[in-house]
Amino acid sequence: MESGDSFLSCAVTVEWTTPQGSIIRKVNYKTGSLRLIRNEFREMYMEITSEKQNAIRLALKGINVFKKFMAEGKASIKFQEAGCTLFISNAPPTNLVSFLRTVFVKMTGDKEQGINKTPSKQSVRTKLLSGKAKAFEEISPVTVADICQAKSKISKATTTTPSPPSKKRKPDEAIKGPAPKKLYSPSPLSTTSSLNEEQTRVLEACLSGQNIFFTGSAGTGKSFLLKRIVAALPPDVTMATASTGVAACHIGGTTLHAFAGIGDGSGTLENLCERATKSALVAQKWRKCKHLIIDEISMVDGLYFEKLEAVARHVRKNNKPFGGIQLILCGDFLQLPPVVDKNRSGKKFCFQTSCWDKCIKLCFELKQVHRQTDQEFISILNNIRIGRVTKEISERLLKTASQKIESDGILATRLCSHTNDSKSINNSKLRDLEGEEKIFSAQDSDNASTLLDMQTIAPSKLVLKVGAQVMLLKNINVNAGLVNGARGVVVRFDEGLPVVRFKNKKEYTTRTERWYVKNSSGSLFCRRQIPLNLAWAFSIHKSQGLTLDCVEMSLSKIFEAGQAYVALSRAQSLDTLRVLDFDSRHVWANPDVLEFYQRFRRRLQQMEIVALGRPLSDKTNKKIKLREILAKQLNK
Ligand SMILES: Nc1ncnc2c1ncn2[C@@H]1O[C@H](COP(=O)(O)OP(=O)(O)OP(=O)(O)O)[C@@H](O)[C@H]1O
Ligand SMILES: [Mg+2]
Repeated sequence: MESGDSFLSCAVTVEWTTPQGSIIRKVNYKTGSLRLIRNEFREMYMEITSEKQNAIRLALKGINVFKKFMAEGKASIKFQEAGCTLFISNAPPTNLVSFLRTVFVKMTGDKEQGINKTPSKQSVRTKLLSGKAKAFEEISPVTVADICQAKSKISKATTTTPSPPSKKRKPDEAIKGPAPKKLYSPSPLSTTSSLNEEQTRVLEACLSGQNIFFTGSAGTGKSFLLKRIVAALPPDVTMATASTGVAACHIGGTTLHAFAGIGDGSGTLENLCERATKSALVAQKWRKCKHLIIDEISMVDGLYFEKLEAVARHVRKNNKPFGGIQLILCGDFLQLPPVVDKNRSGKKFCFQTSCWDKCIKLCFELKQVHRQTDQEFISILNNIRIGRVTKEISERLLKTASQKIESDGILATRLCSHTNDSKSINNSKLRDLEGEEKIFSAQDSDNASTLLDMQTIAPSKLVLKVGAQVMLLKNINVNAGLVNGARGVVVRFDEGLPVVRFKNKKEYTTRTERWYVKNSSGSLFCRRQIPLNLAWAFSIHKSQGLTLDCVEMSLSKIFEAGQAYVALSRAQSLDTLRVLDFDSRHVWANPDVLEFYQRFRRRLQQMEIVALGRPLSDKTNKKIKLREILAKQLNK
């Protein structure tokens, strides 16, 4: 799959209609590509091609672009002059955004063509007499000069001919006039600029089609990167999943169990294969899937993973690992492990299965921590992660027990090792508050409440009072600090809606937000709810993957390897953390995982030495390095 700013791989349907809207002709390109080209007179065209069908060229004049569903890889372009509409689907969202941006910038800035301009009679005559040979060439990449030119045209257009308020432009009508500045704004999909070097390297490797596992300590941006990877792949054939509902919600995907359609994986492999093939919906999903993404892989049961691999081969009738699906796995095995029966022996983790080495061809480790900036805290966390607690670390964490981290009536969130403890703390604290209760019930798509309960972080029923400690469940305004995990307190109700004052002193009147979830057959369901949850307490299990503002914890009831590390690493700094009873006995790492990471590191080092003879941090040779590593891996 190849895509650039003036080239897009996607599915395309072109429909020609009468002015009344009846369809005259329709052409489908299941795996087509769009290319922006110019003819010998420098007029722009969009060319639609596929291996099997003839190319269609449409002049880029007077077009309307509908781009509301760009994030899902869909858009449509109406060519008024040609009387047809082009429906784009299954386009990698990032590429779709840059492709439409190129169309916009080139059309807006074009000296000769401009937007909505039809060629004058004079120019048609000149063309006929010009004697130039018919020729098409690819459009040049967008340059800074192009963008400046387009911007100046927009500002001229908006200052000289302000549109009357009555004729308000619909938000979707993009390229008709001078309004769609949105394409310039840094959309989370439109740029990879905020990925750092190591993250970019992983993204590039994912786009090369290899099976990849990338890891890194808490807060190194694994989930952040995963969202970018999802956006860079064609949506119809990409399944974004995670081992838990909260983690799946974080990357806008579904749980691995919901995708796989083999229940909890119990039963014989034969039964599971039969189950997956018998259900047409499940089988179709497996066959359609080309890229399977799994976040929080550390919590996927190894046995279940092994069964999935075999089911994939069986359903897809393909003997390659995972039936030829590209695997992109991510997580930190030193965080929470899978929940499995205590008496079961062996293959608890995915890396302990025989199919792990068979499937995973490339590994990466992200090193730069983004969640915390304080080097002392980062170093403490790195030690805790591997179960190492020095006297200094103990003393430093014990010192946090007495510090005041509350401010402006916002209390610290207590992280509990057991879910029931967190529930009862929240209920009793709410009961203790005086004042009227307000109940917010979620509005769910029909018959989807159970699924939505499992897969969204928004509660089905939220009870609030003035003074309730709350946590924001969605990124509302990243620049204003209104992000997922931000802590606040309900200060009043305004027309029935809770007004929350956050830790950064910003007040925000919440409104109903939407959470979307796909079921096992790919249908979309929606929960509408206020983006808040009670936050006096939270379970460590549910906090995995989150960044929290102001947290306290008692670690005495810790029962899992990595649990203390997950709890501690949610905090952003030592100043916003209170550990009530730190004891080094509560901190330990699973020895199998430690051994896995030792092997993993050795393998990474070998890859570096074999491929380059020097470490990977040299910026200039980034791409060459990747190619060399890929070549080595492929030749293995
Ligand atoms: N390249 C980046 N630039 C700026 N911020 C980043 C970058 N990568 C990640 N972040 C931010 O760092 C924080 C932690 O990122 P993220 O949750 O993706 O980490 P993670 O590795 O998935 O952690 P965990 O293991 O706890 O799930 C988030 O607030 C995220 O927005
Ligand atoms: Mg994460």
